[in-house]
Amino acid sequence: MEFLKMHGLGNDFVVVDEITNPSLANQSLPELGRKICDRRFGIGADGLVLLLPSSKADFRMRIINSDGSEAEMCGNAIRCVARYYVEKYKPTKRSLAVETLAGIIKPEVLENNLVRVDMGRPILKPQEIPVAVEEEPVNIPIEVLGQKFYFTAVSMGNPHAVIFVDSLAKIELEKIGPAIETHPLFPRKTNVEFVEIENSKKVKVLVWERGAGATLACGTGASAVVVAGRILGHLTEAVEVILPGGSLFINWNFGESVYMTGPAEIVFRGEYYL
Ligand SMILES: N[C@H](CCC[C@H](N)C(=O)O)C(=O)O
Repeated sequence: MEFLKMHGLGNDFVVVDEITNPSLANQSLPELGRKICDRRFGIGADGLVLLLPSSKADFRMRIINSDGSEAEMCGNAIRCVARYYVEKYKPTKRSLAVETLAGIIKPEVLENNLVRVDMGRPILKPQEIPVAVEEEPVNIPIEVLGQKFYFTAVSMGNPHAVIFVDSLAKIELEKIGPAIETHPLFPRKTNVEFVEIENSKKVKVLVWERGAGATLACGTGASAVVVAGRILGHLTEAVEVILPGGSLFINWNFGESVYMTGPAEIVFRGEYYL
């Protein structure tokens, strides 16, 4: 199986183009995802990303986390597959429509390996996120491992629990992350973002991803952070989200789509023996 190894700010993916020759049709994707993403016995990645034919978009993207679970959307991956698609198929336009489980997402490939993505509108209704609360899911208290946090839940097609803290230095991500990811309040589990505010235009974020653990960056997570930050009145329309792997630039106005701009890099091409 031919693949490309790509990443967005160090959130790395094995990208397989199934548009012309669907070689994985009869594979179990969860099992294949776990094997390919294993950093010792496989290629090693945060996720396996497939490009597939689509009847309602330029192509379809599927994202399998390293634990084998399938996610509705992935911000860093969609930048990667958009750049790949434009360089491989040389379409007349650099703005694409990509079918995902979160709906049609629209990336635009810019110069110098940057991609700007219309991420669609955030989902804020508890039952659609989903999060098991009746009220508006803003500043909801949650206690894990003897520590109390307040989260704001936002979906970008995939669920996020955004937690603003005074200092990221005190966050024990490997302990607290999984405890919130798998908390009963989240019927489909959740991604978790811890946020330290520098100012209304700049935040620092640590991410614990559903089905992938601590990653260097999360595009849907950065988007959810700015939505939550604006709802809480902490952030302006245009925000730099500083992640361990680098910065994503997010724009959001109430009632509109979230826009995310960031890099997409190709590291190597390879052949995996199924
Ligand atoms: N682990 C995530 C999917 C990948 C999201 C992240 N890598 C991004 O860039 O948005 C989930 O299960 O919702």
